[in-house]
Amino acid sequence: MKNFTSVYDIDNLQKIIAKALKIKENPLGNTTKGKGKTIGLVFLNSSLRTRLSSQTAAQNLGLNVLVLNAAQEAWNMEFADGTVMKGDTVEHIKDAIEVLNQYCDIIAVRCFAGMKNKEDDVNESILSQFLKHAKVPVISLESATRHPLQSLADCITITENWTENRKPKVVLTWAPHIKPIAQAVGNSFTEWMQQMDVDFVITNPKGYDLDKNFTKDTPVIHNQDEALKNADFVYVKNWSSFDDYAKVLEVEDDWMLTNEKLALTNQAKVMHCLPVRRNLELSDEVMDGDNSIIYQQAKNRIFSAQVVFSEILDELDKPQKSQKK
Ligand SMILES: NCCC[C@H](NC(=O)CCC(=O)O)C(=O)O
Ligand SMILES: NC(=O)OP(=O)(O)O
Repeated sequence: MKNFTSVYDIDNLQKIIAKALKIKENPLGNTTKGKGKTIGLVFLNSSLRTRLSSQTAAQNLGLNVLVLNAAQEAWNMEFADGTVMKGDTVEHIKDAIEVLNQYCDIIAVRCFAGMKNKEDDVNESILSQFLKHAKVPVISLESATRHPLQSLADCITITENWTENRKPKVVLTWAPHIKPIAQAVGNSFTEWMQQMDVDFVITNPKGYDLDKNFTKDTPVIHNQDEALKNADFVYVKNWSSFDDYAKVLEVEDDWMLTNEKLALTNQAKVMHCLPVRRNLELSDEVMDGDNSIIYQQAKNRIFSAQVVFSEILDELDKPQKSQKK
């Protein structure tokens, strides 16, 4: 694995999930693997889980960890090419990445969608600069259109919670929110579910269909009750409109997941990537109820990160020209 920015960087998903579950049995089984190497975790946006699970995973492997909470701690970054930097921005992203190349053997970055310019977001205007200028492997900690470490943790969690000898029905359901939220988690979960041995459907109100480039042939049902019938897993997530980009549209029905709605399912396990707005996206009774596997899902973020870092370290150990300048 040279970089990790989507499911397409993985050769064999089932094998990666199995490896992650092995790591979970013994997270400190290889504490020297990353010895002498440095990972830089660069956050251009807020984080709790990704920040802490990535640091834990890296430390479990003996990696030296540098964390840069860029929005709070670094210079104000310029992202556009050719700008005459006479305004507020102090350092160009290109220069920042070139400097990170000098300190890091792996660069991991969080760069959310700006939610202002659809084209910039769809084209991953920030992640693409990292992929272009980094001379070391790049890992996405959530980009404009995807959240692959989250999705891998989701796959691990579904695998752990499924023992029946049939495909589970997995439903991704849209949930209400008060502000424009990116489609990254929904897109990414969709892409990974398409690679899993599950019956996968998406339900969202009209006007909230995700980008067709991600949903492809996955059924999209606009009636939530119908979609929830016989579900074994329900993944709750808000996103803003993709077609009417970054708009929060008016929705008539109540889409919040409650116990009443959960009763339509096959005793479904409930998932959410967190952070969650309680009693808006899902009710307290669901969040705190027996069907929630949300904290287990959050725990699995450590093992999704650790298996990915481990695969990247294997790649770095292969005989090759030094990756560092
Ligand atoms: N990293 C996990 C989710 C991050 C982000 N949530 C948020 O921005 C929530 C913000 C709020 O609730 O105000 C998202 O959904 O893409
Ligand atoms: N689920 C997730 O990525 O959480 P954070 O945004 O807190 O990292």
